[in-house]
Amino acid sequence: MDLMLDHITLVYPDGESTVTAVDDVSLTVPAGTTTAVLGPSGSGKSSLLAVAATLTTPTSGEVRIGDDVVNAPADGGPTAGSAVSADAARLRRDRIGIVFQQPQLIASLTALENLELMSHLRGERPSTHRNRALELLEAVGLRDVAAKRPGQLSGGQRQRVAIARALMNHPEVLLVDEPTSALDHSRGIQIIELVTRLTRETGAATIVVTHDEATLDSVDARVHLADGRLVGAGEGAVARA
Ligand SMILES: Nc1ncnc2c1ncn2[C@@H]1O[C@H](COP(=O)(O)OP(=O)(O)OP(=O)(O)O)[C@@H](O)[C@H]1O
Repeated sequence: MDLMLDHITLVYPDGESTVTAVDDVSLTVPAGTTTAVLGPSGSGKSSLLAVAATLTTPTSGEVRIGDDVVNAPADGGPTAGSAVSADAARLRRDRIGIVFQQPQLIASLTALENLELMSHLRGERPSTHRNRALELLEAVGLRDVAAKRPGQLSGGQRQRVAIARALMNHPEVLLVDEPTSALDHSRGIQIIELVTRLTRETGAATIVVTHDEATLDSVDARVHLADGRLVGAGEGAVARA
């Protein structure tokens, strides 16, 4: 299903005044495609991603997956204000896959177990989805290191495990924050290519936040943020006024 950010504004309190981190951003990410969100430090990329991820409630506007409103202010509808609720936690687990800048793998578990843990969080036996986990490790080129722990993997390999893990629950939306910041240029390109390929294969609607435009040849669309606003529609982007 498509991901829609509809007139998202996010204002943080800042002492006596406020900071408008995201300023009336509207963006559609069609299912099966990847949109890169670019912009300088402080332009609002992480804030926009946090709203899309339902980790932060917007001050105004709403996030939809298909026709379902999944994040909106408290007066905005049945699931409104949900960023802090149990419903939001379930929604994130079931419909949204998130890859953080640091892979955040569990050090004492193998790559395979890190993926299987996602089943455990759904209340299922970790081994229930072993085939899915092995398939995903294969898809990210890491089938042969399934039994290794994160400390035995390179930074790029850890990032690939984190991407595979984010796809364990068949998310409709995949959100990836600065996946290449700890990697050299060619590994960065490989990670973005991996994300775009898996996005096409799984039909997820994907946003990748990055500083690094040089890695983005494989994405479907790119948009630029400046001071919280979208500037220019961006190549291939379905940005709306
Ligand atoms: N919790 C917060 N409280 C107050 N202001 C915040 C908060 N988080 C972010 N900001 C401000 O909101 C603006 C956007 O920040 P954000 O982190 O979203 O930008 P960014 O583009 O992701 O930056 P970077 O590339 O450095 O991670 C900045 O002015 C920042 O100082």
